[in-house]
Amino acid sequence: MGGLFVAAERILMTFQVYDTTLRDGAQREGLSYTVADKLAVARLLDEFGVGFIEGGWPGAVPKDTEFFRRARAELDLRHAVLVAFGATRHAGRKVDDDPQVRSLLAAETPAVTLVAKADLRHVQRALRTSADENLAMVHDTVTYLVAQGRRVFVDGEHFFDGYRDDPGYTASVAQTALAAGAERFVLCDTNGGMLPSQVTAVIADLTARLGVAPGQLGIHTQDDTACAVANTIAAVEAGVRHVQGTANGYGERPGNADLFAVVANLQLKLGFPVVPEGCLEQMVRVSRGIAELATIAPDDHQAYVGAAAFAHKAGLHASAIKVDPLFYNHVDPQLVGNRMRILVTEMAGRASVELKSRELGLDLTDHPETLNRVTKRVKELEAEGWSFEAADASFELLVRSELPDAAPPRPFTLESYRILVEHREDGAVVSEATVKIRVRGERVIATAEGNGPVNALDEALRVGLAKHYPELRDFELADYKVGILAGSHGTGAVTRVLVETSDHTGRDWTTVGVHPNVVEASWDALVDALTYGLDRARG
Ligand SMILES: CC(=O)SCCNC(=O)CCNC(=O)[C@H](O)C(C)(C)COP(=O)(O)OP(=O)(O)OC[C@H]1O[C@@H](n2cnc3c(N)ncnc32)[C@H](O)[C@@H]1OP(=O)(O)O
Ligand SMILES: CC(=O)C(=O)O
Repeated sequence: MGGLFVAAERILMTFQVYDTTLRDGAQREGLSYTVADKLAVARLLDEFGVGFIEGGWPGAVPKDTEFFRRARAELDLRHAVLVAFGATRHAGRKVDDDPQVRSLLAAETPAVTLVAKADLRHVQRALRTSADENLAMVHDTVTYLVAQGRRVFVDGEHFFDGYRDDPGYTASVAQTALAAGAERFVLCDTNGGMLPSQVTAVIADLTARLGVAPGQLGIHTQDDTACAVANTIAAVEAGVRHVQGTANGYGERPGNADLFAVVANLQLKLGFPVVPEGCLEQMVRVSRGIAELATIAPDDHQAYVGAAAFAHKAGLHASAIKVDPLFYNHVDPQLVGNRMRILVTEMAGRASVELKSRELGLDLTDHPETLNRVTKRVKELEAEGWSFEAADASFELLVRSELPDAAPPRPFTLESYRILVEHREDGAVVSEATVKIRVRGERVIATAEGNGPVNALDEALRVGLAKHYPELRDFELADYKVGILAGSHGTGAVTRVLVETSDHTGRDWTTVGVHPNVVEASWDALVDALTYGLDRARG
């Protein structure tokens, strides 16, 4: 059989990175793109350098039909080939009479991927047709589309399950597709139940049985055993050179193989240059851009691209990282467009404080006493409920307060504040705050209303400071989070407040306050926010 399948060496050796974010990825629960979103996702994937973008199923999903129509006019892809996805012809129907196959041609893409049943049980019980008719459906559809000038890929649905049940029949589906002219036959772990050793064994058996080169095969995995990426890598190690996956692993059920992890592993661990030069560094940007379009919060803990993928909390890690960042990072984060971060918490040691301070622009090399004091203070404060890992600005103020002559001056001192809550006759509830402060030698009393006590306090403080610090106008309270921390060791509950502030340049910073009283906790966070922001604004 071997000679039948020997395609041009060049094509077989070319590594194909095939993205199905817009088709299989869109099968994720809760995800729904507009056509404009799909076009934007395709542009991002192209910037990441994938070789193929499967845009959807024209003729089945109206939005996908529209996507391909608009893509012709609006997409100018530099790296990727656009692919339309559909099924083999319907059982008992002539291929050129099949409206679904006609829709695939009407999409006018250079390539088409066909899903074909590869498990005899599905053929007989789901398609309710015969083994031979299924092979004829594969043969006819591939031959027809190739004759129409399309590059054709065939996704063998339930390939691994089918192979384990009836290897002879499942192999014959692959054989039929390749003999009919399919560029690659893609082994799909549709139910996502395989483990890497099983993938390896099936590929070795299949290639020996058919005499095909593994380079004629592709791999498509689902993540139901949390092995989708590992299974993809196992297939590549077995010789497969076409990998399918989706951005951030979006997909049906738990999802598909995360294409970012797959590409990074192939490129950085196995040495296959699978995306063009300069593209790997786009990974974080592309991942977050697609998450934004999908309206799915990015997973901070996603391998390679997550915000926490190179974040280090343990003091011992930091002490080795100080010597060499690669002691605790498996790769240089910049290779994938990410960055290392040091988190300072109760688990910090002096090295954590030193590295974090350096990240914030403060060199503590010559200040061992400051390092000792800050490390001790952080541990004490965290034991009381403070949390600095999300509040870099408060941490920076703490470090600077321990440095000789480097603490930013507090913009004011507090004499007192007072808050009233007024429930009015019409049902409205209004808060009113009065602050008495000293600003540059002047005593100021300011009052303001707000929709809540903290808002009123913030407004009153701004009114009081406006004359001396006009730049405060540019600061906005972007986010306000309150957490109640259960008391321990006989203490009552305390409240932790995190305040995120932003300015007109888009910069933002987070501060923290902790107190049994929520207003006082908020006050501490607000004062840090204004102090930090004003200090930055004044250079
Ligand atoms: C593993 C995967 O994820 S493959 C991708 C799956 N994606 C989708 O299903 C999303 C888009 N799907 C759709 O919009 C619809 O299911 C459609 C338009 C394709 C079909 O809709 P309907 O005609 O209403 O049929 P329905 O979905 O109930 O059944 C699918 C039909 O396709 C047939 N079919 C299923 N797989 C194949 C195949 N590989 N080759 C040929 N026909 C197939 C089934 O036998 C069934 O035909 P029948 O109606 O004669 O019994
Ligand atoms: C084709 C496909 O998405 C699958 O078999 O999982």
